[in-house]
Parts: sequence; structure tokens; C-alpha cells
Amino acid sequence: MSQRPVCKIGPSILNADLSNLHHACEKMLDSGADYLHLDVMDGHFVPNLTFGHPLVKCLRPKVPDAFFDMHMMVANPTEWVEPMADAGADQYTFHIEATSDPTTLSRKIKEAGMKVGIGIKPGTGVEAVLPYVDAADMILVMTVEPGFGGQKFMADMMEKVRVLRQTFPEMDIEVDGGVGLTTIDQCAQAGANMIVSGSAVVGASDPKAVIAQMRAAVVKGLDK
Ligand SMILES: O=C(CO)[C@H](O)[C@H](O)COP(=O)(O)O
Ligand SMILES: [Fe+2]
Repeated sequence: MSQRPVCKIGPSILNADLSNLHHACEKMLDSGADYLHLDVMDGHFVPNLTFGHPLVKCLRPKVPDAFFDMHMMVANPTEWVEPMADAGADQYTFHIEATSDPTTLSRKIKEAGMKVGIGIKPGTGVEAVLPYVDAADMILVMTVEPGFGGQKFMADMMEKVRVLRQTFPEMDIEVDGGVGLTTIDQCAQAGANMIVSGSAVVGASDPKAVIAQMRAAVVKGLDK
């Protein structure tokens, strides 16, 4: 029996007040977030630095029930699988551009007890990820060049989402970058069901309303 993908909204706390991350996460969860998208940048894979597994380990007991989707923008994703699992990560999303062996890496992530996400940058064609979809729980289509929050949504990435949704009707497909109230309809119509939104939610005066509106758009898109 086929299963319809479920809409999940995952705020990115990249542009939140990182000095009070626990509070920022709780605010998002209280506003209706289904999961938290945590952006790890190493200064090599992308020209920016954020945080690593020590911070995740500290955050885990503060928000024990939250699902942590780790967006690993790192040059050596194999290196951080075990430290992230030990820190309490639930899903480990690596970039296909950062590994020559996605199958072995996916297996390692599963053996460490986490779900597998595979991300593609805007310049990477969707064909690159197709052979590995069976090994993954989720495919991430980047809608900005990874590295910074607050960038402009790239609408031409929606074709990748459409291809993935047509080929894999039950798959979790995540979009990340510049997603907010003005761009959510495009994501929803293309078939995305996991929605990362940073600035548009974290910077909103009423994050609960923004999350609810995005959810309504995605549910409508999945129903069609
Ligand atoms: O991976 C990312 C950047 O590389 C972030 O998750 C993303 O940019 C979210 O922030 P915003 O919604 O502000 O674009
Ligand atoms: Fe991200």
C-alpha cells in the first residue's frame, strides 16, 4: 500500500540568536515546528563556520523530544557520523558532492542509528542522487548555494523536486534556502514535503502563523 508523504516544517536556527539557542529552539517547537534543522558548516565545504557535535550534545538534553536534522555542509562527512550520533542527532544529511562513496557512508549512518539524508547543491543535477535514493530516507534539494542564511530562493531548482516526486511518490523530499511565505507555494506544487525555513520563520513576529501558513500550502500541494 502506498503511503503519502507527510508535511513537516523544520526551522533552521542558523540566523537565530545562537547565544540563546535553547530558547530559540523551544520557541520554534512551541510555534509548531515538526523538527529542527541544524546547519553544520566547516569552513571548507562552504565558506562559513557554524558549530559541531559538542553544541548538539549540549542542546540535546534541553530539547529531548525534538528531531534533529543535521545538515552537514562539511568536506569530510564520514568523519562526523559517530560524534553526531553520540551527540543525539536523529538524521544525518550529507552532500553528495562531498563523498565518492555515498552507499558506504549511508550504511555507516544507519549503523550509527540515524536516518540518512542526501543533499544536492544547486549546480548538481538530480541524476547524481537517483542511484542512491534507495539507501536514503530523505533527499535534500538546496534552493540556495549552501553557506549562508537569508539568500534568495532559486525557483529553477523546482524541476529537480518535480522529477524526484514523480519518480518517488513516497519519498521525503526537503527544500532548504530562501523558503518562506512568498516561495512556499512553488515548493508545495513541485511536491516537497519537508520544508526548511530559516529567516522567514525565525525573524517573524508571529512564527506560529508563518509555520501554519506554510503547512497549509504544503498539505494542499500533497493532496493534489
Ligand atoms: O543550509 C542553509 C544555508 O546553507 C540554511 O538551512 C538555509 O539557508 C536556511 O536559511 P534561510 O531560510 O534564511 O535561507
Ligand atoms: Fe540547511
